[in-house]
Amino acid sequence: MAFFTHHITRALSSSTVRNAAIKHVTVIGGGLMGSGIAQVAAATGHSVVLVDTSEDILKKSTKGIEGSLKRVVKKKFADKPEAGEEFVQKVLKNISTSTDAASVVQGTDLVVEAIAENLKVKQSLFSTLDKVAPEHTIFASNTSSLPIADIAVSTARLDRFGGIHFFNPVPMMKLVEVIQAPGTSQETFNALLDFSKALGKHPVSCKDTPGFIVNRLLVPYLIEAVRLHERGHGSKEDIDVAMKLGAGYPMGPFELLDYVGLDTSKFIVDGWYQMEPENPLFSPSPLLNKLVSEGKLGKKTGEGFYKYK
Ligand SMILES: C[C@H](O)CC(=O)SCCNC(=O)CCNC(=O)[C@H](O)C(C)(C)COP(=O)(O)OP(=O)(O)OC[C@H]1O[C@@H](n2cnc3c(N)ncnc32)[C@H](O)[C@@H]1OP(=O)(O)O
Ligand SMILES: NC(=O)c1ccc[n+]([C@@H]2O[C@H](COP(=O)([O-])OP(=O)(O)OC[C@H]3O[C@@H](n4cnc5c(N)ncnc54)[C@H](O)[C@@H]3O)[C@@H](O)[C@H]2O)c1
Repeated sequence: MAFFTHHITRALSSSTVRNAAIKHVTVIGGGLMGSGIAQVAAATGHSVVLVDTSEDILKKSTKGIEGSLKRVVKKKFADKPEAGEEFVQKVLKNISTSTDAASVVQGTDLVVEAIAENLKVKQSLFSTLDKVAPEHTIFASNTSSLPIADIAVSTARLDRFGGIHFFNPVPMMKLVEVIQAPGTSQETFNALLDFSKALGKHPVSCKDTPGFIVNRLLVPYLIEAVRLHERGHGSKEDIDVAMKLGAGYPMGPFELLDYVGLDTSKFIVDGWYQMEPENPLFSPSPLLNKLVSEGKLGKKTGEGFYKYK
């Protein structure tokens, strides 16, 4: 009986420790994804530090989070606007901001990285943080397309490094892909699954393969739509309408590319082209490249395939 009780107590306390472990979260990158991740983590009672490179960007992130929270409460607290406003303020109080990641990771249980889709930049960030973060801190990347193992090698905590891939817009999209790289311990993987559930998301397990599940299927479709248009086989508008009305997608491929960001989309395709240059699905698109070179990055800059101003 004592043995049984001991084991039950240990099992309970280890799961309590694991759940308690992810309470303080540092989100690096306050763009489209980082803002959304910070928002849902704060809304589910986590204390969050959101990090970006300048105060101006962080101000914009906070304003975006507030706007998104207001959209959420308009539905959730439709009959009780005061309770809705109280909720917005409570969630915002759970978020602080910083421009110095190294100085804020001291007390964090989980670092979620959502900076640009560039391997060297991600490696450099994690390598710096690895030297200052506590032993128990889990590192996770929200990368869309890069192998988690390639990012993790920049640290000495391969067992406490995994992938946590959210979808845009984070407050609305229920899915999270949790990635177990070869070095990721089962404990870390479980902690990331538990954390995703604590955010109210539905996690799926993914192997560490390029694009995991969703992007490996979605990105070739998006780029094929651009190529179809480049060949003169359909206007952007007709292709978008066709995929919405004919395939039931909530957005057409050009609308979705603008929503994701054309820079991010280009980073993904270019990276895969370098890995597999013989695969025609990954070959570069002149039109996508042209828009990115002109700074037309989609909805976030006011223009991409379409204009938003
Ligand atoms: C590339 C990466 O690695 C992976 C990815 O992320 S791939 C991209 C995955 N995402 C998708 O495929 C998104 C596809 N689009 C959609 O699902 C839907 O169009 C959508 C959920 C974004 C918006 O829904 P839709 O009905 O089309 O439009 P819209 O009328 O603007 O929104 C409906 C409601 O959703 C909610 N909503 C939408 N965006 C929101 C946000 N950012 N924050 C909070 N609430 C939001 C609001 O309640 C909104 O109502 P409101 O306008 O009165 O505030
Ligand atoms: N856009 C999407 O739909 C989507 C979906 C899932 C995953 N992702 C992935 O999430 C990551 C971020 O994408 P995003 O769309 O949010 O990009 P974004 O361009 O909207 O935001 C990136 C932010 O990171 C900041 N940043 C860059 N380097 C930094 C550094 N060293 N330290 C702190 N902040 C830094 C930038 O100032 C910017 O605000 C990428 O890896 C992307 O592939 C994107």
